[in-house]
Amino acid sequence: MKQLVLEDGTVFVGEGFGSDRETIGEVVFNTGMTGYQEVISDPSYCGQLITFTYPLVGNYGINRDDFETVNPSALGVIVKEHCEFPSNFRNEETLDEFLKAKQIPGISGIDTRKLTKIIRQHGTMKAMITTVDRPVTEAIKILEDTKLATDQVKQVSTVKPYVVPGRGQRIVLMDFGMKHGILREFTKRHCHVTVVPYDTTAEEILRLKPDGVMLSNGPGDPKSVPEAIDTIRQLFGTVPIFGICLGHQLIALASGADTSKMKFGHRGINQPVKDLRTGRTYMTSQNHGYAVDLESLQTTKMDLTQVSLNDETVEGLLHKDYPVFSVQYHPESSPGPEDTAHLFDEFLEMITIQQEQKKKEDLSCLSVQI
Ligand SMILES: NC(=O)CC[C@H](N)C(=O)O
Repeated sequence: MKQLVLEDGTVFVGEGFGSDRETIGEVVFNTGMTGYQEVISDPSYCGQLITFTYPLVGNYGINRDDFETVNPSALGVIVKEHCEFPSNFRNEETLDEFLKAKQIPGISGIDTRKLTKIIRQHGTMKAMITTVDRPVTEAIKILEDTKLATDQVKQVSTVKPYVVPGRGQRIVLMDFGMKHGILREFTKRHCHVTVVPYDTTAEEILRLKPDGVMLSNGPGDPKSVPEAIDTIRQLFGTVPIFGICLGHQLIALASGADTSKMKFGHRGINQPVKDLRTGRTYMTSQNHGYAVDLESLQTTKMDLTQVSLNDETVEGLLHKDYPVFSVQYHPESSPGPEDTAHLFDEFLEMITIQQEQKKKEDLSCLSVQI
């Protein structure tokens, strides 16, 4: 027997799978009907307990291809039913075996529809997955006394820079908890990628002579990495920049806008987003609990380019003067629709245009000298 205890005193009793260790985190829900392996291994879930609203999880097992990081940092998996006998040609191990190996607790037999309704009404909150049967008041006290970590980016970012070599454009990728999917999109396009820690300075980045800088997704509150906000501000105007999710929020903060915590966030793979420039709607993959405040953009140099059709929150930004743009959703999908993968091509085109402009400027300087 295992229990899921919420901060508001609700107790769900279920069966345990995965690790038996007790964990406390922020309970959130993901509405994707597939892609549990990518979700569980997405570093942006660091410190969170993931509720899957789709009722059967684990039915195609765990494979060697779909990881978004080597060591997942989610703190728990909450499901209605987990499949013990997966069937798929790529299957390597069961979800239970995987969670045990990675020390992540799972709880099944939960009315995830009821749990999701509670989260939607109350907002995300602290919760505990435990095998210990203690009085509810005691469990609530423990939850109240537990301060959730705020250094998640530091926990999941690479400690040292490393290179994924290629012969194409040179990209510096700031790793705030990068999903492998982002790297996959650049290697597919033959880029030479240098992945650097979250606290790398602008000077160190520019010394690498990048053609473009990519700001990755990542866990937690964007305001908890002020050093990265400073770095990004210094990079504006020096090199083309593309930000995804946490990277998008950091670009907004660096430009003087504000972010705030949403009630229960967006986590799923069919989130509709409208591009205000073309009128086109895209289905997007999302996982975020914070959002850029719309009004706060007014005094900045950022133009609103895309909005969520579910709640009209900010989904895309473009700098008025510099080649800097960002999206709140995940164009790398993994998991989810690939409708917006063209953004990686647009970033590389932005870089090429920038390079051609610079060449022209250099040539005109030269002709003036002659
Ligand atoms: N996937 C992400 O990058 C998430 C960004 C941020 N941690 C949020 O929850 O809003």
